[in-house]
Amino acid sequence: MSVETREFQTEVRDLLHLMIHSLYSNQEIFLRELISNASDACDKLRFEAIARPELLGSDELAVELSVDEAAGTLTIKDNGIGMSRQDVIDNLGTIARSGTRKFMESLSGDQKKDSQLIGQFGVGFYSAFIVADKVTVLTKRGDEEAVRWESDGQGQFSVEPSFKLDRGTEVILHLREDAKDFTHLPRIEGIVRRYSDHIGLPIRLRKKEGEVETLNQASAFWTRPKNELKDEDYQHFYQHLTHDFAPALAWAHHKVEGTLEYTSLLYIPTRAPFDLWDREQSRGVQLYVKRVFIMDKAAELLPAYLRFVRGLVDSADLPLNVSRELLQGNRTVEKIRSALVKRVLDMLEDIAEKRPEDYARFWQTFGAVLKEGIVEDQANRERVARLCRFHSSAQSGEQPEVTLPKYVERMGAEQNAIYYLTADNLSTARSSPHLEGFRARNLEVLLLTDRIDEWVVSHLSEFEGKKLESVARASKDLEAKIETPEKAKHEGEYKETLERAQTLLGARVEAVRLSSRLTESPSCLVAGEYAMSRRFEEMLRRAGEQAPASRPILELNPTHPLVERLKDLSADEDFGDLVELLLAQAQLAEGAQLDDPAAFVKRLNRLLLAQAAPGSRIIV
Ligand SMILES: Nc1ncnc2c1ncn2[C@@H]1O[C@H](COP(=O)(O)OP(=O)(O)OP(=O)(O)O)[C@@H](O)[C@H]1O
Repeated sequence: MSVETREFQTEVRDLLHLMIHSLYSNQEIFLRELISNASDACDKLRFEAIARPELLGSDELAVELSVDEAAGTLTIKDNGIGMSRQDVIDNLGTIARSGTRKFMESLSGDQKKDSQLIGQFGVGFYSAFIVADKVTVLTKRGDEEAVRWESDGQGQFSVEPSFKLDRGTEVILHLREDAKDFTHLPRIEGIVRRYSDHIGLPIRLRKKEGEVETLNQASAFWTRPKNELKDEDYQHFYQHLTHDFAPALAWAHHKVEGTLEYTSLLYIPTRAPFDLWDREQSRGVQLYVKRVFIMDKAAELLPAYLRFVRGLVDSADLPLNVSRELLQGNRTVEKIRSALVKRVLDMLEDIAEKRPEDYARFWQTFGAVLKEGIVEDQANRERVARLCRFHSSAQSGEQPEVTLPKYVERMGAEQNAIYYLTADNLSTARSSPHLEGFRARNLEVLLLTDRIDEWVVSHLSEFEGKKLESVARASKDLEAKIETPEKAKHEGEYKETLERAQTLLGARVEAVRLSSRLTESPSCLVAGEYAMSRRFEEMLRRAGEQAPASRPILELNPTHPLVERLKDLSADEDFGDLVELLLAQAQLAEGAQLDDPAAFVKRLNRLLLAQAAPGSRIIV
């Protein structure tokens, strides 16, 4: 087969354009990316050799860097898995990685930041064009014919059969004029030592006289003794592992020996990956068996609510040929997993205690994910609950700061439940009529505004022996706490009015009654004691799901002039308008949608006009 020329896929072309024209402020990252690819290729070969040991034979896997000053080239060579012709075409030109578009979309225009994004989005190979005006790849996979790929990064690349004696890949960079100093050996040495020291295979530099020097320690990072590793080393390894340029927030490195033998190195990132919200996506840590890389994102090793954790586990007990299926229900894996969960929670507790500001940032980024643990992880429910941060009626800042232990500590002797209110957002929550009675009596209410909160409270029925109670739900206990002595007096006065209103609203409400919780607003809706929460129903409805048609209780504030006015209205039409209005107001205040907004508007206008017209009765 002769030379074949192909077009780069559009997104790849855009990306290349960007590399070539704008990412020169942090040129040296290309070396890290290419060494990382070479090292991945060696890991892949080692993995294939588990089933077919003859592939590896007695080869020592390594990466070798060499320069040709006269030709102005730098070559990165590995004896890893290599690529077939189809691999080359797919991987280096025609199939854009899933991250490419997201990468292009997240560019900020700030070159430094943008270049840092490159690795994170899995577009590493193309970074070669930051320093090269032509890149040649010579590669051979197994028994297949060797392939030569070449491109100047301008829109096309060529592929042709070639000759190469041994398995693996060579990436030859024809350095641009302004990047010629990458043939300078001390420069290369410095970069490699800085970025690649923790890589588990030797990275060698071919010196002038043919001698070769190994630049790194070439032992898997996590196997090194903890006391030899500095914070900086952990951060470098984190970068290598995740391509995340922001430093990790914390890490935990453990070697476990005994009945179970494994090493774990877990990191908590500072910022969220772009697919954090996809529960199926970026989950789990890397799995190694006896230092051989087995798989990325081994979902079995961590529960979904800890999907922000990055890192690896190197087990001595699992078989080398372990597959994803085998991991499921495996006793060893289960034991490791529960130990990892404990370690992550330990880490988080430690940050929360010693670095509250960092914890606040962590919570802002990952809190809503961690909270899923209350639903998902029964065994650690209380620990996760302690790590949660909430808004509350006792706090006015934008950051949630209240913890359940703190709330319980502040509770008065007579308070026996933890009060909460769920709402779509903080401002709806803060101005909710349901809070009025609690505010007036200085009872703190947690304000829960994440979507997941409804599930959280349905799973966390109590904390430290205190029940969680919604302030938007009918409950004798709760109402007794806030009831005023005058309410009993009002009951008699309003008996007939309430009955009229009830008859008028019919099956739309469970009951109409006087409220203990209102001090300012005229009306609110509460859910029956055993009914589904109103917000949960509303969420189901918005999601297009069938919500059980439970009926709310309409509560009226007996001291509000509008409600007082009801008592005096004899004409059915006016009475009806006002009752409907009180019901609609209560719905609006909880952020719900009205069943018939146009009718509401009409009614409101009718009442406003009646008020404005000379000689008319004034309602408010
Ligand atoms: N030295 C190499 N040996 C074998 N295959 C390689 C080599 N370099 C690149 N590849 C192949 O090309 C693909 C694309 O590489 P690229 O660096 O762009 O992305 P990636 O390695 O998948 O992502 P990331 O850079 O984030 O690790 C790789 O997934 C791999 O299949």
